[in-house]
This record gives sequence, structure tokens and C-alpha cells, in this order.
Amino acid sequence: MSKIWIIDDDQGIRWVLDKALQRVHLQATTFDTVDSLLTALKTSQPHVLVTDIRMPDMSGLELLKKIKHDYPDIVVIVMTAFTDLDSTVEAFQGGAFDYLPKPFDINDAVSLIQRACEHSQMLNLNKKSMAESADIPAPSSADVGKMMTQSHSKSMQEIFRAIGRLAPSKVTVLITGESGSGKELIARAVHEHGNRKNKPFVAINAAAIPKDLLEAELFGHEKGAFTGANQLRKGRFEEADGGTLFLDEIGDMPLDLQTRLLRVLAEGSFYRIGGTQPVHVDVRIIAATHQPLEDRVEQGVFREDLFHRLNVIRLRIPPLRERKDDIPQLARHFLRLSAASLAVPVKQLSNEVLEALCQFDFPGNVRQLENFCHWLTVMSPASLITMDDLPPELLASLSAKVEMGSTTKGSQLTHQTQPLSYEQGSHSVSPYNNVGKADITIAEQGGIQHFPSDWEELLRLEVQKRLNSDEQSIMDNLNKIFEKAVIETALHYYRGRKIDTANRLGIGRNTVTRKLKELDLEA
Ligand SMILES: Nc1ncnc2c1ncn2[C@@H]1O[C@H](COP(=O)(O)OP(=O)(O)OP(=O)(O)O)[C@@H](O)[C@H]1O
Repeated sequence: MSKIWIIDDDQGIRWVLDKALQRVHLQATTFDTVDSLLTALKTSQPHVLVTDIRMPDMSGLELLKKIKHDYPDIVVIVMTAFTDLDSTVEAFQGGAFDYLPKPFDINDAVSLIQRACEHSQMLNLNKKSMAESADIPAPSSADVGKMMTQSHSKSMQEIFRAIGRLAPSKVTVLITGESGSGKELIARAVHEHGNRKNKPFVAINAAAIPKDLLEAELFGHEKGAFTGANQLRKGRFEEADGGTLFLDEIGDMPLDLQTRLLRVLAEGSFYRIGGTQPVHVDVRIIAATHQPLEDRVEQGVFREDLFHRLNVIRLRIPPLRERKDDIPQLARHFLRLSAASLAVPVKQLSNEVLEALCQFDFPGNVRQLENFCHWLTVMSPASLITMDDLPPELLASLSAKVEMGSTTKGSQLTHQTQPLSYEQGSHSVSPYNNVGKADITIAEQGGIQHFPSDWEELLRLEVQKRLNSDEQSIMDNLNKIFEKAVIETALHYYRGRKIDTANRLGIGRNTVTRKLKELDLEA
């Protein structure tokens, strides 16, 4: 049974709480001075401590600080005056599990203490997994953007081995994998493990730079080469001389530049824009793409000869859903990084949450897991992250899986899962990141980024899922689903009255009739 200690110099409060806890078969030990409590702590510790904030011999916040320092596992609830925002905030910052505003409703107080007891039990249950994470050395700012070099997945271990073999040579490497799976990190690892590690690693993303600027970015320009070219500027090829040039999203490179690139790769030299002298460089090329380059070649948008030139050694980075064994370790790594970047204590995941994360498909791959962890570090109130803390879109996705019968742990998840409703739009902060890189900046800026409301998130998830499959005409397919949902719901609302439905939706009555037919809806 959980050991509960209560300290308050007000005898009435001690008595009321003690009696109320007895009614729910919980036993409390009460103290009237901090001194007596500190003496008792030397011989035994409670699971949960409820402390008043104002006491004659020491303030509750000071006591909280001392307890969190000497006995970090004790779950502390601080009783504060109702209006005292400052001390409430301070209590949270000092590591309190929660606060109890005075005067309190006794039932609320009891249920909060019960929650604290459950939390303490979970902390103990999770000690094992916490011990595992303690083996990982504490991260520093240098670890941000660094790859975890341990993996339980066979395919990742293969990749690590390949990096070891490839790194010392100058051989061109093509890295494929879904967005956010870690292609750039692998490219950096190849560079850092080779003999070019003290030379520059220069990355350029062909999809992120406008077509017209890409050529100058890659090859630089001479002074006066075009309007605005006031001085000579070196391109990325020259910057990377002696080192590695990482050509990200190579599949998006325009055809004319592909031709130029091919020539540079063959000759090892190029001309700056407007230049007449060839520039010789010694650059190792690593290219990456999330698109199947063979298909791009077949579509005539990627040069076959360039493809063969790049495809000397290919590394396929598996999506996170194919290496779910890595999720716990990666999650701990990101929670540690987030905590370090926000200067807050590291949060732990309950076993249930870990299990839930392992069931999620992560269309945004490792980047999405990274953002989830950052979001959880900012948003979850206690040091142990439980199912209640998970963002609604993750719960919604898990519950959808349960409904589809794709998991056997259904009952466990469904009772935790909130149905998706428009009120949840008030969760204006979301960790969902499908492909956009901008989200990585969250940690660097130390702020919280605002994302669209939940149904939009789910829509993005759906789009990502379809993109990951072979589905074509996605826009058309989704439009049909969208129209069907809107018209069907409105018709239902107006009990099948087409005129009201059309008026309310702002479309013509004939359109409603036509759509009913087209979309196979019942009139
Ligand atoms: N093994 C790993 N260990 C630690 N962090 C990782 C790992 N793999 C990926 N990440 C992190 O996930 C995020 C995405 O990684 P990265 O940018 O390398 O992916 P990518 O496949 O190049 O994505 P994109 O195709 O969108 O450019 C980064 O913040 C990266 O630090």
C-alpha cells in the first residue's frame, strides 16, 4: 500500500485529509512541523507527500526543493492558496507532481492523492527501463543532430557496418529512404568516419533551392557574371574541396543541371558561371533521395547515366516502422536531448506509452518521433509520461488501429483514447510533423510551434500514408472522400432536405443531386 505523509500546521486540514483517505482505504501519517517530518525521513520515506506551502519553520517550496534533492522519487503535492499563481508556478518548477488549491473540495483532494499514489507505483514499475536509459551518457549540445550509433535492428546494423567499410574510400554513395529517416545523418557519418573528416561536409538540398539559383549555388559565379553578381562567389563544390558534398533530394534536380553535374563528376572540374578557367576540385559525392530514382528515370525526368554514376553503392535507410525495436532507445535519446535544450529534468516514458509508441507507424519517421519527444517534454505535467499525456492524433491513430483489429492490445488502448471531436481543436500545439524540416527548429529556438488543429493533422497523416503507398491520383481520391463526408453529414443534419443542405453548404441544389449520384450517396 502507498505510504502517504501529510504536513500542515493546521490541525483541521490534517484531520480532514486523514479521515477522507481512510474512507478510500488509504492510510496517512500526519506531521505538524517540518522538523518532525525531516527527522522521520531519515528512517523511512513515503511514496506521496502532501505539504502545505506556508508553515512556520520552513516554506513548503523550500521543503519541496530539499525533498526533490534528497529523495527524488517521493511524489509531492503542494497545497497553495487558491489565488497564488506565483507559488503554483514555482511548485511546478520545483518538481511538484501537482498542487492543491486551498480551500479544496475533499473529493478532489482525495482523487489527486490517489493519482499521485498511482504515479508513484508507475515510477517504481518503470525503474527498470529508467535504469536502462541511465546507461546512455548524458547528452550535450554537441549531441544535437548526432546519430545514435546503437541499433537493435538488423538492417541498421548492416548500414553501420557498410559505413565502416565505405567511409575510408572516395566511392560515391546513394542514400535512399523516406523523409525523416536519417539520410543526412548517415551521410555525415560516412564523412566523419573517413579520412576527409577534417575537411568540410557541405550539404545542398536540390528541392529547397529555386531552380534558377541552384546552378550558382553549386558552381559559384565570377564577378559581373550577371546583374547583381558584384563579386566572385564560390559555389558549394568549391566549398567542399577536399571534403564531402551532400546532394540532398537529388531526384528534384532539374535536367539541365543534371547534365552539368554529370560532366563535373566525370571530369573533376567545372567553370563558375561566367568563368573561363576550369576549377579543379577533389570532392566526395554522397547523394540522397526519398523518391525511387529508377521511376524518375523511366518518367524521363532523371538522366539514366547520372543515375548509374551515383548508384555505385546504395544504402537504403529503413523507415522507422520497419525497425520498431529502435523506438525506445531513440525516444530516450530525444527526451534527454530535449530536456538538455530546455534545461528541465529528463522525462521518462511509462511502459504503456512505450508500447503505444511502438504501435504507431511514424509516417514522419525519426524526425516525427523526435518532435513527439520534444512536445512531451514541454507539455506533459509530470516527470513520468503516461497515456493521458499523449497527443490526441497519436491516440486517434492507435484507436483506429484497434478498431481495424490490427492490434491485440485493443482494450488497453481504447479506454484511454478520447474520441476525436472538434473541441480537441483547442490543443493548438501538436508534435505531428509529416515531412517538413522546419519543425526541427523547435528545439533550437526553445519555443513551441503552432500547428493546425487535429482534423487537419489527421488529414496530413492520411496523405502521408497514401504517399508512402503506391496510390496515384491522391488529390482526386481524397476530394471524393471530403465531398462525401461534407454532403452526407449536412444531409443527415437537415434530415435529407436537399434545398436546406445546398443553401447551408453554399452550393446549388443541382450540384447536391449530381454529387449524390457521383459519390454513390443515398438520397
Ligand atoms: N539514428 C538517429 N539517431 C539520432 N537522431 C536521428 C537518427 N536518425 C534520424 N535522426 C534525427 O531525425 C531527424 C531527421 O533526420 P535527417 O534529416 O537525417 O533525415 P532525412 O532522411 O535526411 O530527412 P529529409 O529526407 O526530410 O531530408 C534529424 O533531426 C535527425 O537528427
